[in-house]
Formats: sequence, C-alpha cells, structure tokens
Amino acid sequence: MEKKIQNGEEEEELKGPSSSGDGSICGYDSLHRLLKDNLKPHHFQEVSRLLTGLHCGKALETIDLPESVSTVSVKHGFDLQAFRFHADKELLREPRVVRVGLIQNSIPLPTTAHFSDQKKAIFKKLEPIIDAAGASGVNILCLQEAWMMPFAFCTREKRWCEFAEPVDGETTKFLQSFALKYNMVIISPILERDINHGEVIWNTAVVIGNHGNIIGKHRKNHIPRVGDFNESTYYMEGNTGHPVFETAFGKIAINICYGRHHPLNWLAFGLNGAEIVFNPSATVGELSEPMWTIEARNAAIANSYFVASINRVGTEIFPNPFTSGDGKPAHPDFGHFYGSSHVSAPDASCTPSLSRNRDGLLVTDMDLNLCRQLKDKWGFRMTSRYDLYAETLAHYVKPDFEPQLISDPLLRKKSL
Ligand SMILES: NC(=O)NCCC(=O)O
Repeated sequence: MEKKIQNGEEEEELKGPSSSGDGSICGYDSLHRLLKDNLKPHHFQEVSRLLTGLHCGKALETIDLPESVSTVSVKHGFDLQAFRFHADKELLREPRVVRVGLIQNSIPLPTTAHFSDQKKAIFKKLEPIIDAAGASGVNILCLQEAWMMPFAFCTREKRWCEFAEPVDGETTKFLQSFALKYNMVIISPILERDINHGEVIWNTAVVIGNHGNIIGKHRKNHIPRVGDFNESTYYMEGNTGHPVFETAFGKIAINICYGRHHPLNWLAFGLNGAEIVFNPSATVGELSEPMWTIEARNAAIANSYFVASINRVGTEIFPNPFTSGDGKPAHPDFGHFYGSSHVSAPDASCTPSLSRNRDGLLVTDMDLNLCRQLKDKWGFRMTSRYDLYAETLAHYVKPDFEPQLISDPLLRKKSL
C-alpha cells in the first residue's frame, strides 16, 4: 500500500488485488476484524447489519467455548470463533439445535517432503484442532477439500495420485476414532481411489457417523476447468447424484467446491431434504473471493437450509512451475487460499468469516427448525414452478433445442 497526498489529506492507494503478501487484509486477518477496528461502533453496527444480515432482528450471538479450547487455539495458533443461530419457538416441535464445526488449515510441510511424511504431518496438525472441536461439543464436523494432501491438481503431474486412498483407508480410520470418542459425525473430503472399479480416482467426501461407522460417500459433481484448477487431469465428474445423509444430528449433504457455482446442484440437495449443506473448498483470492459469501448465502436463502463453507488457507508451493495457458510466466503456486470459512443461514444472515491467513475452527449452533420456518415464511418451494423448469430443461438437453427467442420484427426491417 502506498500513501499519497490529495486535498491536503493523506490517502492510501491500493495496488493490485491484495495489498498484503502475508494473506492478510491490510494487516487484519479478516474483513470483519478490519471493519470492527476501524469503524466507529455505530457505523460498524450498520455495516454489519447490511453485510452479514440481522438474525432474528439482532446481531448474531457469540458462544462461549470452554477455557481449555481457547487455550489450545492460542497454543496452536488457530483462529477460534463461535456463533449461534436461533429459530422461533414453536408450539408443536422442540428446538433442534445442532453444533457444527468447520476446520480450515494450511499444509504443514513443504510439498517436496516425502508423501507419507506430508500426510502424517497434516494428521498431526489436525489432531489438536479436531480435539478442540470435540471438547467444544461439536456434533458435525467438516474438513476442507482433499484435506489429507496438498492441493496439487494445478501441477497436472500424475505422481500426486499416490495420495489417493480408498473410502475405508487410513484417513477414514484416523477420523473414525475421533468420531467415536466425541460422538461426532465427521465429513472427510479426500482424494478417493476406487479399488473395485479399476482403481479410478474421485474427489470424494466420506461421511463418518457418530459411532465411528461409515455412513456413505459423495463424489464431486462438477469439476473445474478454470485458472490453474486442472482437476480434470485427475478425476471425472462424480456418479453419486445428490445424496442426503440422515445422521443422528440432522439431514446433511456435501456440495464439493466448484459445485457451488451451480444453482441446480444446490437445488438438488435441497430437493432431497438437506438441512445443512457443507461446501468443502479449495479456492484462491484472485479467482473467486468476491463470489465466496454471495454464492453460499444465496444457496442458503434460495433452498431454506444452512450452508457451511470451508476453504483451505495458505499458499502451497510446488517443486515444478506450471503455466496457466494465458501467456503469463510459469509459477509454482496457485495463489493464496483465502480461508474465510463461514456459515450462512436460510434467513439471509451469516457468521463473520474465519481468518484469511491462519488455520481456524468455526463452531456454530444452529436450530434446524429455522429451515421450515423460512419455507413457511417465504414459500420458495411452493412458488418454485418446478414443472415449468422441468419442461424447459427437458427441451434444452435435446440436440435439436432452439432458444425461445422472440425478436423485434423491426430489427429485420430496412430503415426507411
Ligand atoms: N477446488 C475447486 O473446485 N476449485 C475451483 C475454483 C473455484 O470454484 O473457486
């Protein structure tokens, strides 16, 4: 950032897309903290009202977590934040409060380290954060996309395929003990090797039940072909549809990363009855940051469910530089994964985001009764006209489809 003098006042001039090389926002680790520290309290209140919405007419409440958990977060240097979404009290239904935990983390070892050491180091790094989630009473925990490896899909090098493992492989086994210990459902996004089908590879989220059992899996539906996200070199579009997993704590689904740009993907999870949709992601600042909260909040609003968004954090450097096919020089990294994990509610409110440049654990209580209350209030399902769209889509997917375009006849007339 540079200072310049204009009208006798010192002004700061922004240079480039991100002003701080350490992944912070001008020295602050989140937009929320930048605003809070720089605005007058009543200005901050108004800005927050518009930026993160009011929840039940008020700013979102924070939750006090056990002292021991805060101590662990300080010791291990991860951001710890906790919030609560309420619902109106109902006469015929008890509240259904679920505590959700989201973990974002950087990779601890350089990508040049032995693969097995890299994986072990990630497990070791995650242990205290998962323990902190368990000690906070988290019911459902979700990790970031392909959390057990560096996000090497930019490189197009096949050697990273070695990280792939079966659904019941070592990563699942590692997490099963935590699920059992803390009576916690865990969503574990991995690079999957499907042994029974010719050892093909998928981008998969494994759902581990609160008894340590494997409930099922979902494979990423939409594979990016944008920027350095060369994921199509490694795996194909998923073949598991839009499953919703009925767990001890609610009906959940997983929309993996790039699937968040596809409104019909969100819709299908909603049609199957999801109450919380998790969006484990790996995405970088220059590409997607302005979309990040908008898409999640829009999905939560449109589908009357909670959306829990998790992004990787940090910059991962690879041994061999690669190009983006845009004529620019080869580079060894994707750019900065901007963290900023957060939760969006169906009433259009959302939590502040976790840090942009540090590991983090976000704990959020949500009363799932809010989903039906919002359906009753706004009636999006009732007014949705799915039959109309089913007809349009049925036409659209046929090779002889023609757009329903009515041109102004005067466009074709010669001017007099
Ligand atoms: N991991 C992944 O699908 N990233 C694509 C980039 C984006 O969707 O922002």
